[in-house]
Amino acid sequence: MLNELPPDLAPVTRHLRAMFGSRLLIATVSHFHVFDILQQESLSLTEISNKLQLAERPAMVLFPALCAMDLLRFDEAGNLALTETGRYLATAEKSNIAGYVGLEKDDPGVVDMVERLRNDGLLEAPQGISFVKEGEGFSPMDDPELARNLTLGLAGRARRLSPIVASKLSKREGHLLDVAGGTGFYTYEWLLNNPGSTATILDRPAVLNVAQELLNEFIDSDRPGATGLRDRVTFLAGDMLTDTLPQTDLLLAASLFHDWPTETCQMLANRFSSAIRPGGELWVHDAFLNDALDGPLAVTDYSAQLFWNTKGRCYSRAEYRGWFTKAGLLPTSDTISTQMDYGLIWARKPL
Ligand SMILES: C[S@@+](CC[C@H](N)C(=O)[O-])C[C@H]1O[C@@H](n2cnc3c(N)ncnc32)[C@H](O)[C@@H]1O
Repeated sequence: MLNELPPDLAPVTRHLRAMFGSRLLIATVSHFHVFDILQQESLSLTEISNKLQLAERPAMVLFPALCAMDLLRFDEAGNLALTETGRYLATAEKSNIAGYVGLEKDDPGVVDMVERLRNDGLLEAPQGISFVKEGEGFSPMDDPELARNLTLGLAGRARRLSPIVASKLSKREGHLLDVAGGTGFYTYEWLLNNPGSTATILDRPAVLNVAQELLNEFIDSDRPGATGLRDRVTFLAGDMLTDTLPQTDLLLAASLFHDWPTETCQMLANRFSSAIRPGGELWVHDAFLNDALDGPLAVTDYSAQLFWNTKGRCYSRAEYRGWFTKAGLLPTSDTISTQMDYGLIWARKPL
């Protein structure tokens, strides 16, 4: 167990991700004119998405963000309506500040965000998409230099969060499968807390080269029990979307689902469920939208960042639990916070 938690660096990650939320706001006011449309009449999420010709993913990024900013709200009928503050972004309102917001409308980040919202992401991605390996196309996760940079970019976050996550995961003897495990830090910390257990880290080969180096550093760190880790960790190079997954007692999906669209998330939940032994557990460490899809702001900003960089977005706990249930798992109602606006949820495989 951790005796004392290190300071939460959420103020840093919130400012980092706010840039993407700002782009959404300016795009909405000055390019999509959402406030003018909703000033006429409140509309359901589907109706406004259809009117703007937005696909499901951009709509599920944009509208929760505008609710979190307290500019839109879901009314009693479940339709999106302007809030008291949001009224002043409609041009029909005499003292509106839509023009003031619009001074930034030609900012390259805003213009790019508008395009991505319209096209549900990049129209073409010859350089591949960060953190994503799907099919035969080029993936940065299979390029030695790009995979190293991206994996090391996540190392600081994983180093800080992994001791907290490991202290909250179940303690048990058995096997942990850390799917898309990246640096492997979540596994290393969990194994220190569970000396009778073993683990497999599944990821792309170029990522696992970096993870192996980080394990060597971890072992050399003089942490009690660290030397025994080498014999307890297996590195498994593979494709989680297509390869048969090894059977396990615990499966960890850390910052994994948020890189993928909804259909892939359901497919992954099904695959993970098949890999978990009866009585085993699926744990998800991620940042979750409110089930009402109206915030929190830190997560809607993060969702905008993920929309920009990956094939995914942030999802609500209700969305995750829906996938788990369809995959034959029993979701628990636990919601456990870690740091930097992340948390844990988990589900059990029936005996
Ligand atoms: C956002 S990172 C998360 C890494 C780690 N779980 C963490 O929280 O630090 C996503 C990981 O998914 C891996 N990944 C992407 N597509 C994959 C695939 N098809 N099969 C296996 N791993 C994949 C990437 O290589 C990357 O390491």
